[in-house]
Amino acid sequence: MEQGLVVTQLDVQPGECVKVKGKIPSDAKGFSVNVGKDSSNLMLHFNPRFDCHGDVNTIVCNSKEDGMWGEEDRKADFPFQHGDKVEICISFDAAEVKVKVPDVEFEFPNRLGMEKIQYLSVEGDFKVKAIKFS
Ligand SMILES: C=CCO[C@@H]1O[C@H](CO)[C@@H](O[C@@H]2O[C@H](CO)[C@H](O)[C@H](OCc3cn(-c4n[nH]c(N)n4)nn3)[C@H]2O)[C@H](O)[C@H]1NC(C)=O
Repeated sequence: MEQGLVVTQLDVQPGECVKVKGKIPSDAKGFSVNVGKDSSNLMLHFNPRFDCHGDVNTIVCNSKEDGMWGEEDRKADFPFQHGDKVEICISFDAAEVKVKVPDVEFEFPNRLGMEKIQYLSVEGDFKVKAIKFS
């Protein structure tokens, strides 16, 4: 499986924002934006699925602790289309993670109680154009 973008050694604090800008290919099956401590300990796996893993036009969110997936959380909204240029902003506090995309905001609990984001990865069908930390 092709390796996506991976950024380590980050020190993103509560209230700060991880911004990922990119384009969704016209034939995208799915992509994920992952933030946390490392690839085995994720505060959030944000996984829009156009058609993969048995899901169609569904955002699946999850956490991962010591390599073990948590309970999935399927969102009602799916504000993505093939060919879209999107900007995804992720921020967090002690209680929850917020994912802002144009016109929609998603929340997910900070299940692991992480106090900083040290790791970012973008996997799957997403062409990263820029990342920004603010
Ligand atoms: C119905 C019985 C089995 O349940 C299924 O079990 C699958 C396997 O655990 C679930 O899919 C995983 O769901 C995880 C989140 O809970 C992750 O999305 C996991 O994919 C991880 C992944 C994909 N990729 C990746 N895709 N493309 C590239 N380059 N990398 N990187 N990491 C998916 O393979 C899938 O979401 C789950 N479906 C349901 C309805 O529960």
